[in-house]
Amino acid sequence: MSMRTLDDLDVKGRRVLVRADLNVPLDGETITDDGRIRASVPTIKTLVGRGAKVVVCAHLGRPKGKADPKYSLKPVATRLGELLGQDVAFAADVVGDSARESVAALQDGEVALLENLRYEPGEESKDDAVRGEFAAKLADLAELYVGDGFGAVHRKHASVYDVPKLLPHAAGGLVVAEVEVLRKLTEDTERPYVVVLGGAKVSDKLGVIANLLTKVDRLLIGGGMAYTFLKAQGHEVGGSLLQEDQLDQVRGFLAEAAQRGVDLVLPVDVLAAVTFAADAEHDAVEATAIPADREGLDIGPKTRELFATKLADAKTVFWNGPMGVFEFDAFSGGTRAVAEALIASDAFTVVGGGDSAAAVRKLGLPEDGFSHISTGGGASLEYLEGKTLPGLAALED
Ligand SMILES: Nc1ncnc2c1ncn2[C@@H]1O[C@H](COP(=O)(O)OP(=O)(O)O)[C@@H](O)[C@H]1O
Ligand SMILES: O=C(OP(=O)(O)O)[C@H](O)COP(=O)(O)O
Repeated sequence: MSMRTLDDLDVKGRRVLVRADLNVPLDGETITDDGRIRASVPTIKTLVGRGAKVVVCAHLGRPKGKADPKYSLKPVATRLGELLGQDVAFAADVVGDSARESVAALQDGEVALLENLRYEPGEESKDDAVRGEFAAKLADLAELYVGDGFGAVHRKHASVYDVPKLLPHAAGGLVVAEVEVLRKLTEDTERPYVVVLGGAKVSDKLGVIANLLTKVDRLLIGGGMAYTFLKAQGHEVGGSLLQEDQLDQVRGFLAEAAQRGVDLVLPVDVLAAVTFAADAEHDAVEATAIPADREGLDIGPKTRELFATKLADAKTVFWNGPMGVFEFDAFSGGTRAVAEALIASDAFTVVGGGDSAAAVRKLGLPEDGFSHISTGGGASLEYLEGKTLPGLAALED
């Protein structure tokens, strides 16, 4: 794979559109983890240093094609400015008057951030023509394009896939660095190779399992992913996160794992809470006996031990998705246990995903205890599947 890099672009005095992944967790307007903003800084700084007019674009959450102040990137513009040590002009729209005016006012070495790309229906449209029309408006704002939003390279979205077809382009430093590390996981993988999956984007991430079963020795499933498996085995999961329409698919994974000899490990106990709240009353119960009026918000103590045992002799580990609702202290123990097992191991360990990386930091665990912390969860998983990712393919052309 060969991608042009920043060194291949002559950016001085030119408007450069940078697609970053600034999808950070927010509590109201407060950024609770700025890891992805920090990860985006080096590329932006390089462009600033080389005298470019830098136009940053990104998404936040899933506003589904409509402006929604809850998902505004405004707080991110402020934080990005603090990290860069210079003002970041914030455009109140994506390709409208505010965006055009903010871009036109940029001097060499200055930075503007556009409002959330996903306010525009064209960004995520499945219709090539609709996406193309929006991409043309975005491309109109700049003369060059830099793809640096690794966490979104698995999305066939206008800003990721279509714009680089319209402008001279290069990969930013973050994308180059992420691909370099993840490639190590796909070539001469040392075994046992263990993947740990959790989190809440269940329907997205169930999709990668069929392919992972052909590559891994063990697959540990926790977090919100686990309940669809438990239900598929015929167990009650109460109000736990569930992907009802994928139960048949999951039964297929269970059969395939058995047939291939892949050790597919599910929770044996969970913390079952009466409601989804930080102070919810809860008990550790057998995973096969979740009361109908409870929901599973973390893996239980026996599962933490089981997962640690399954990780102890691993030589390669990829982990995406928290084991529970780590944002609530009472339900962060499972995530901590898996993180600590990775830190204790001498395997090549990669953690991927916005929330997984945020969890490591929130729990006060040493980031250098892992071989790599990736900004992308879904993106890393699809890369590990061996898939061609739209955002990387577009940068190669
Ligand atoms: N059992 C559970 N029930 C509900 N949500 C869960 C559960 N376990 C984990 N989560 C949630 O999953 C979210 C992260 O999922 P996801 O976005 O898939 O991870 P990442 O960003 O690391 O890829 C967190 O906000 C966490 O609270
Ligand atoms: O948070 C992200 O992915 P991740 O949760 O898989 O790490 C990326 O910003 C992509 O977001 P999306 O999954 O809403 O397309």
